[in-house]
Amino acid sequence: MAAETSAFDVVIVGGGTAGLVVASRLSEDPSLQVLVLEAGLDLPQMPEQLMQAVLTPPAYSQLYKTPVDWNHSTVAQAEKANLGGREMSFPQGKMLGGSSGMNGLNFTASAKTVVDGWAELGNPGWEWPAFSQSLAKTYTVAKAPSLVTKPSDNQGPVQVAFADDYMGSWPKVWADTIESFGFPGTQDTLTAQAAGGLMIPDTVDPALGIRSFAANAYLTPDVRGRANLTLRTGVEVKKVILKKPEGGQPGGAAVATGVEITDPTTGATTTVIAHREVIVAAGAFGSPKLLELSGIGDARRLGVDNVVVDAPGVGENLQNHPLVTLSFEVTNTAPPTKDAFLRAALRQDGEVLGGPMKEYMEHRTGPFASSGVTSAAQLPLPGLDTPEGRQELERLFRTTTGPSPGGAFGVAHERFVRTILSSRSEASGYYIFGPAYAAFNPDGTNALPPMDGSEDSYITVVLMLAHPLSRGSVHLVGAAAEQTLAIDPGYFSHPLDLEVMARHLQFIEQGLAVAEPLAKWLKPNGKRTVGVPEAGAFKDIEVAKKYLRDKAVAAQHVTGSCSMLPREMGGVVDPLLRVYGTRNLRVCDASVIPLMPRANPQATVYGMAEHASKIIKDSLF
Ligand SMILES: Cc1cc2nc3c(=O)[nH]c(=O)nc-3n(C[C@H](O)[C@H](O)[C@H](O)COP(=O)(O)OP(=O)(O)OC[C@H]3O[C@@H](n4cnc5c(N)ncnc54)[C@H](O)[C@@H]3O)c2cc1C
Repeated sequence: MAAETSAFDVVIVGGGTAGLVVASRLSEDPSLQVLVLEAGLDLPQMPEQLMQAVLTPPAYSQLYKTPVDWNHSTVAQAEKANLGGREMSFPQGKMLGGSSGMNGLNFTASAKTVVDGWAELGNPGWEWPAFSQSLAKTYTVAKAPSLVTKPSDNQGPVQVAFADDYMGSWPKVWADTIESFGFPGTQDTLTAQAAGGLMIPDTVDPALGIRSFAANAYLTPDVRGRANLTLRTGVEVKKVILKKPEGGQPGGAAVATGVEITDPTTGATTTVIAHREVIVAAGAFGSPKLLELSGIGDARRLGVDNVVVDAPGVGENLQNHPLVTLSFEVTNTAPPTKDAFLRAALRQDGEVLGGPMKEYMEHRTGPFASSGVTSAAQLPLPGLDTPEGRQELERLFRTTTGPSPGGAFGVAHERFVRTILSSRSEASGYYIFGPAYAAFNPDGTNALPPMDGSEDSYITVVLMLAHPLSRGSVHLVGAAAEQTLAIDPGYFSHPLDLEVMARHLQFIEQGLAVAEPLAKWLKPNGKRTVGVPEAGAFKDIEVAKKYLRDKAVAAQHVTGSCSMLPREMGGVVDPLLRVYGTRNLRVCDASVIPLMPRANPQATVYGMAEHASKIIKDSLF
């Protein structure tokens, strides 16, 4: 690590997924002094148990509500969202590597239509052909069964591996069941853009059997050793220091001169100078928070005395996937599931876990070596292939209107989602399949499998609404001294979302679960998710909607809160990721993504940050 000074060319706030990509790429030029300020700790600074939980692929849920988690939660999702007043817990990584160090490891490439959608909103330079080149720079396929994909030519830092049991019994059952509906069953998620079944790899380095994430993939020992890169951890940035436009003239641009931090050892407030740029990469919650603390936000919210740049879009347009699960008990002759392993893990049963742990330590294989998720599907609105289905969709379009006023972005967003919903080759539902029980508590935390002494086995389908129209917000609230973050994802605030997701939920029960070969392994009148209505009840769409209101929780896929959009559409940053109204302040993380990725977003965030690095380099040199 380089010697620390208090003046740098570029100061990056947030050493997370995107922040470390940018730090690594910008510091390739030795003439540029780059500083990363990260609130959390680096791996070697963590207690051993946390470090192991970061690195061991399926152990990430042990990180929730620990010092490496910001441990956010939403405001009660009541009136707008119809989620029965529930508050939901929201983990976010607080460490060098950010959320890439605590996420579920699934690596799902972006959909072409979505990325092209960003460009069409008024962001030239972000079209799919250019973006996909940046995405390809982020990863290497380090292990892949030949049936799934060919090894990639690209040699990006993030190691991506398909687990050993890809072609096991249950993934095959899932693929064949999806195929029975006329879709391809086993596409490679890294190249497939069409609807159908998918094989999902993990961000795992198969040689070492550990998580590959921003802090070990982009910050290799060579990169960490660069004399022009300084990493400071345990430092929370309090604000970006902005020089107001000369004479306060309208249309003038504010200049970011540095940032204010609290010294972790002395507690004193100090300043770090940025000669050229400040890049905020503090995540979809942290970045809007920091902009508001710095005087960039809606003047009506911040107050005229505090505002430096009036930017009403800051903290708005927050998007996230609502998620629900449905588990089914399997027959006694079904292929083995992972329930026994998971129950043993909950009981800390050394006798059962000893074998898999030995296998992991000796060969880096087995259940400890991967996330456990291998199979998924992206599917269009069920029924769309029939005239009745298309008429039903037209009826839904006529009868479900979004919150008013929707604004220019609301109109464009609705047009985009309607195009997806009308297409048989695009997907509005994202399904993950797993051979084990999985459920969530009402606050979004993981629910235990039934621990009633029985050893029943299950499969689970996890459903996410791929393209929600509901948008929420994240803002600082309360008096200056005791401000807190109010996160309101606004789930189901657009009524079309509930209608679409309920139809996908119906399809799990009325379509997938009665289709072969899956159906033959499900126990007739077997147990299902605790609290789910009796089998067949989802035939009634109102029952499906009620189940979603009662049970849907949040995926951790937040985007959009500092959207890259034209300013008149509520945009916060331009296509070069510069904050409107400033000369040298950028945002670069999941918050700038204006239309959320179809599925798990980390690949898109890595790709976005690679793309941004090129843009920033081009403008600096
Ligand atoms: C529990 C969980 C599971 C997930 N599972 C998956 C998955 O399986 N697949 C997938 O594709 N995606 C998944 N995701 C989402 C994915 O990890 C994120 O979309 C992505 O990592 C976001 O990257 P980012 O750079 O925007 O933010 P982050 O990676 O969160 O980085 C932000 C960084 O900024 C730091 N920071 C914030 N404020 C300050 C401040 N004021 N001063 C200094 N530092 C600050 C934070 O500590 C953090 O390190 C998951 C996320 C979570 C939380």
